[in-house]
Amino acid sequence: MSRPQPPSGHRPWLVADIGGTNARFGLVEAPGTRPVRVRRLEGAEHADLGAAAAAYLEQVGASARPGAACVAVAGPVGGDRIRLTNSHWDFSASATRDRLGLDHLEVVNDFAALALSLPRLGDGDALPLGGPPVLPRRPMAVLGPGTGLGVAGLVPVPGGWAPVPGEGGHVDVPAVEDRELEVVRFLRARQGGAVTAECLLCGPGLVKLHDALAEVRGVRAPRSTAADICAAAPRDPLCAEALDVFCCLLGGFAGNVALTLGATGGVFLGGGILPRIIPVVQSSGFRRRFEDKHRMAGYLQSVATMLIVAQEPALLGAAARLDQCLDPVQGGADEPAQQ
Ligand SMILES: Nc1ncnc2c1ncn2[C@@H]1O[C@H](COP(=O)(O)OP(=O)(O)OP(=O)(O)O)[C@@H](O)[C@H]1O
Repeated sequence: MSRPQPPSGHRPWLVADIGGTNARFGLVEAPGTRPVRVRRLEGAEHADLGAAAAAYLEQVGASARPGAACVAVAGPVGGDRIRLTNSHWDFSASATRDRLGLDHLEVVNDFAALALSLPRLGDGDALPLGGPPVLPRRPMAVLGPGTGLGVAGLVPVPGGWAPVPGEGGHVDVPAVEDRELEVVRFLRARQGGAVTAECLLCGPGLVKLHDALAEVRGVRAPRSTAADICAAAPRDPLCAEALDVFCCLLGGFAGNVALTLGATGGVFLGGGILPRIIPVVQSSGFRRRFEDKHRMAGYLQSVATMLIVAQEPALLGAAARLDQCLDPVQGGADEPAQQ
C-alpha cells in the first residue's frame, strides 16, 4: 500500500504518552501514518509538559513546529487543568497549546489512547494468548498493568470507533482460588479494608502479592521491585508462583472486563510488565481463568485474548485521535485489528 504523503503545507503532529515515570513523544508526518522519531524522556527531569515537549523537539531536531498535538495522560481528563495521578505535572491545556504554538491540542486518558490504537495494530504488534482470532467491528477491551492498572473499552460507532475509558482498575480483586483468597485475606488483615484489582495487578502490586505469598507460606524472601521478581522467577519458586498468581488474577479480571463490556471483538493486554514476561504469561493460568466463568464459559471461549507487543502503542492511539479530530477520512478509515 502506498504511504500517505503529507499534504502540502502540513505541519507535523506531536503525540505524547505521559506516564508516572516516563514521557514518550513522537511525530506524525502525515494523517493516517504511524508516529516516527519516538523518544522516551524522564518526566521528573522536566518542569512540565511544555518543557518536556520543547526538549523533545530540540532532541529530534524537528525542522517544522508541530501544528497539532494529542497528549495521553495517566489520569482523568476533562476541563483545562490536567493533574497527573502519579506525577508532579499539573498543567493548563490552553497555556501549553499557546506555548507550543499549536493550533489544536487534544488531551485524552492514556487507556482511551491505547484503546484507539487497537484497530491500527498490524501483524506482529500483538500476540495471541488463546481463543479464536480477533473479530472485526465488535466491541473490544484493553487493560494493562504498569504503574497502575488501566482499563478501557472501544466500541464501533458510525464512521469509526469510540473509546470508553473508566476507572476499572479499582474494582475488587477477582480472587477465586484458594491461594488467591489466602493472599487477599492476609492483605485485608494487614492493610484494612478492600483489596482492589489495582492493588495487586500492577508493578508495585506484584511486589505486594509476592511478599504476601511469602508470609502465607511462612518464608522470608523480600523483593523490592517487579523487575526483580520477574528476573528471579526462572530460578526462584516463590517468584514463579507470585507471577502465576498474578497472571491467574489478571485472567479472571480480563474475563470480568469482557463480560461487563461485551468485548466480543477481543480483549487486549498492554502495560509495561507483560511484554517483558511473554513466555510466563503464555504458560500461566491466564486463559484458563479468563474462561472460567461458570455459565459464561462458552461466551468467553469465543473471545480472543491478545498481548500487545508494539512499541509505544498509546502514541499510535494518540495519532488515531488526531485523525478523528482533524482528518475524518483517515480517522474513520480504521479497520479493526486482524490477527
Ligand atoms: N524489567 C521489568 N520487568 C518487569 N516489570 C518491570 C520492569 N521494569 C519496569 N517494570 C514495571 O513496569 C511498570 C511501569 O509500567 P508502564 O511502563 O506501563 O508504566 P506507565 O505507568 O505507563 O508509565 P511510566 O513508565 O511512566 O511509569 C513499573 O511499575 C515497574 O514495576
